[in-house]
Amino acid sequence: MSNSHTFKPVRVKHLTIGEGKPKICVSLTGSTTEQLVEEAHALKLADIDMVEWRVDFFEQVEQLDMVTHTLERIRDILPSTPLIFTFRSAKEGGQYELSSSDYVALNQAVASTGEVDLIDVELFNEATDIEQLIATAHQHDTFVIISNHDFHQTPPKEEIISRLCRAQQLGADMTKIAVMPQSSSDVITLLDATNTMKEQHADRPMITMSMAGKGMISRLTGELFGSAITFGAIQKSSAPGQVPVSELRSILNMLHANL
Ligand SMILES: O=C1C[C@@](O)(C(=O)O)C[C@@H](O)[C@@H]1O
Repeated sequence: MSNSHTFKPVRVKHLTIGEGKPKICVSLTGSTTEQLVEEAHALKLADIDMVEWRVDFFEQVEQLDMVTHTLERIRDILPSTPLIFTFRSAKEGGQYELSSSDYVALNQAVASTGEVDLIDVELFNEATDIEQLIATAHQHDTFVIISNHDFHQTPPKEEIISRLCRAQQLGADMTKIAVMPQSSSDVITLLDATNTMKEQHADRPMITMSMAGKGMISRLTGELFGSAITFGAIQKSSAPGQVPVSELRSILNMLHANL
């Protein structure tokens, strides 16, 4: 693949992802419907662009009817906010583990409601499962982010690029990788891989981040290096190193004004 491919931003409701400033996303991490409803009300007032429901925090995640019911409640509160549905598996830094058949069933059920704008599907699943989820999502005008997370280390640049390219080949509408730095060079590795993706391979938006305090800078520089969404924190963060939303917007604006 080369950068001769036309880059296609993703239009989600009023947002164009992959163009201009990175979009600010905050995660809902409640464990009960009531907590999620409360969090959704709080997010309604926040200066953010998107919301992610991290359903692996939800204690009734194995009851599909409760998941779809809670989704409707969230949607009633946030009718026009672009919404990502994410089950983050424990092996990739999430709170819970599902069998692969339950993981597929959960995502199929939610994609079929047409109530979310994007679903997050982890790259390290069977290709056939991923393809099936993409087909269902697309039938319901839902986009798919194919993601990968390494909470222990930062793989070499070539490996980061190869995972992002694989996600594109599998048919993601957007790709994502989050890695853990052990040194400042690891942060540069993530940024360098992102920049090379942008210049040579990416034909659709990607989301990349180096986590924890050392990697925080990578959550601010997406417009320069090529990451389209930045996950910020309001009260509780959903991963280490997320920048408080109160400061995030002004930093992104400042960097944008000087590019
Ligand atoms: O994949 C990501 C990125 C993330 O892990 C982060 O580092 O900000 C936070 C998660 O909630 C989200 O699903």
